[in-house]
Amino acid sequence: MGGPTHDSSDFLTDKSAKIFVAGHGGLVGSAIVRKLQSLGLTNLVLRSHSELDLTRQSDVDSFFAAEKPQYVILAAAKVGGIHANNTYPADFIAINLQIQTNVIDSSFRHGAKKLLFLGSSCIYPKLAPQPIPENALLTGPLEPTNEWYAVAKISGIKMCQAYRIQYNWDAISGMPTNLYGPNDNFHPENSHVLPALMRRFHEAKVSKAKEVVVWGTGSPLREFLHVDDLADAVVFLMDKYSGLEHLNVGSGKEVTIKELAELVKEVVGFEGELVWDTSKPDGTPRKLMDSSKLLGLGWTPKISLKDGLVDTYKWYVENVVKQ
Ligand SMILES: NC(=O)C1=CN([C@@H]2O[C@H](COP(=O)(O)OP(=O)(O)OC[C@H]3O[C@@H](n4cnc5c(N)ncnc54)[C@H](OP(=O)(O)O)[C@@H]3O)[C@@H](O)[C@H]2O)C=CC1
Ligand SMILES: C[C@H]1O[C@H](OP(=O)(O)OP(=O)(O)OC[C@H]2O[C@@H](n3cnc4c(=O)[nH]c(N)nc43)[C@H](O)[C@@H]2O)[C@@H](O)[C@@H](O)C1=O
Repeated sequence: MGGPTHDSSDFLTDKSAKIFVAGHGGLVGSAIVRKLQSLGLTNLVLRSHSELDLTRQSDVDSFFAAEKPQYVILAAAKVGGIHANNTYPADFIAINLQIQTNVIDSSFRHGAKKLLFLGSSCIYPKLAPQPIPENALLTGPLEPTNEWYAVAKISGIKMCQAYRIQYNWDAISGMPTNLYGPNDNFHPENSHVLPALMRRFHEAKVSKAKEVVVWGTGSPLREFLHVDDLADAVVFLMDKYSGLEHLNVGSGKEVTIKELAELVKEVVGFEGELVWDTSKPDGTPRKLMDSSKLLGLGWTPKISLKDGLVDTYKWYVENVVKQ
């Protein structure tokens, strides 16, 4: 069903191939652009959100009709941390369904050779077996704080599968774990935990505050992957994988939120105390992904959490604080 499980394409050999990276200004999109350029793949089609709103179906279709990219990497989405997901459920389901439906369908209709859709580890049931294998999808209830976003992401996987089955079209899906790195969103409430804590510890260090508030109990476990490792995996998948099944992309290493907070505190150099605000949700207790299928194809993550944090803090100071 749905063609071969994997084979190789000419993605890396045809240096003139036209590639559309949707969401190129974001954390993931910008890392993918850096990676493609470093490999000599420079015929990139890029549009900012203000140039092309991907929720507008006719604008998206006109763009694809005019540009006809050969490859499409879909890294545009409505993205946020636990608070944003919990507060704006309508935006997270509607905007994501609109973007992905428009981009996937227009890519197919205007002759793209291959498309990669990015989901998230939140697609899996809240109490999935750990580490989570790909076939845990749709086996139980979702984590309530992000079920709207998760339902949109599950629809994206299913849409890629449906187009492969019906049209034999090469649409694949990668499910990244929690990501971080340069160009992350450092918003105090709406961002993910790692950039939120980096900013809070930095501001507390500068203002010589005695304590920093961290949300929840500190006990949830999370798996973090540097976005440059994810970009490497995206290129690897575009080049080497053409299967029906979505593939997990993780580091295989998990930490508690308390351990993460202590590590960020150390990297930033804040010397005060942590205070836990247990009125804030913990979210899912644990979501370590089983990435053995991708590892089995030959991909490996390279950046440790400590090195990645040092690199990200340097970027934050040079690009966010100094602006
Ligand atoms: N960050 C993470 O921890 C994880 C991310 N992912 C997935 O990776 C992908 C990228 O996420 P990430 O880079 O973190 O998110 P970002 O928010 O950093 O980037 C998303 C990009 O999409 C653009 N965008 C959003 N809405 C529209 C729109 N309507 N039209 C055009 N462009 C739009 C944004 O532009 P603008 O900012 O101008 O709106 C931005 O450039 C997503 O699919 C996400 O689900 C998966 C797992 C974890
Ligand atoms: C990638 C993934 O990201 C989201 O899921 P999440 O992993 O729960 O996201 P998070 O990074 O926001 O929180 C991780 C943990 O950290 C704790 N926590 C402590 N202090 C802060 C804090 O200051 N901010 C945030 N955001 N969290 C904090 C927080 O309470 C939670 O226990 C999905 O909605 C969805 O977007 C998705 O797919």
